[in-house]
Amino acid sequence: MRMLLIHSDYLEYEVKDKALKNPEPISDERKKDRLDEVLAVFISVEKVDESNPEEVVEKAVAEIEDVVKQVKAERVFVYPFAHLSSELASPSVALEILQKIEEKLKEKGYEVKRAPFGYYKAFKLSCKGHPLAELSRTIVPEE
Ligand SMILES: Nc1ncnc2c1ncn2[C@@H]1O[C@H](COS(=O)(=O)NC(=O)[C@@H](N)CO)[C@@H](O)[C@H]1O
Repeated sequence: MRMLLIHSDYLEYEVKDKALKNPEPISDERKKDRLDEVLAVFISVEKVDESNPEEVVEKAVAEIEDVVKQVKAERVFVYPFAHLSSELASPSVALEILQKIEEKLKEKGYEVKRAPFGYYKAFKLSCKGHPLAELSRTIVPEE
């Protein structure tokens, strides 16, 4: 799994077209959304993650929580992003992993949103620009 973490004044998106034949079904309110004072986490789920999704979810949540605490972010935006890797996991596994990451972060008490999966989306992001505002993480399951 590859993650790009951007501490932002805001992230907003608007769904455009389907990028997959069967994208995630979404309600009208999820067609456009925004969070302010947010840690935006762009995630590419990779083929290698399919061998142990549970472990990858756990490691991703731990990394995200670590950065949230370091930058003192108030909320998290989980954003499916297929452009951080050339070895993508299947859409079904990727969606499941992203949903689990969202779920676990909520269980820990964070305010979390997840951008819709399988759509082309317009988005606006305002990076804060401090030294820890742009970070990346690579997560792999143990052999
Ligand atoms: N492994 C993945 N990790 C994260 N997001 C993914 C993944 N696979 C698919 N997606 C989601 O599905 C959308 C389309 O995925 S894509 O790989 O970019 N494109 C396609 O699969 C098709 N357009 C054929 O190329 C992405 O924008 C993202 O929302």
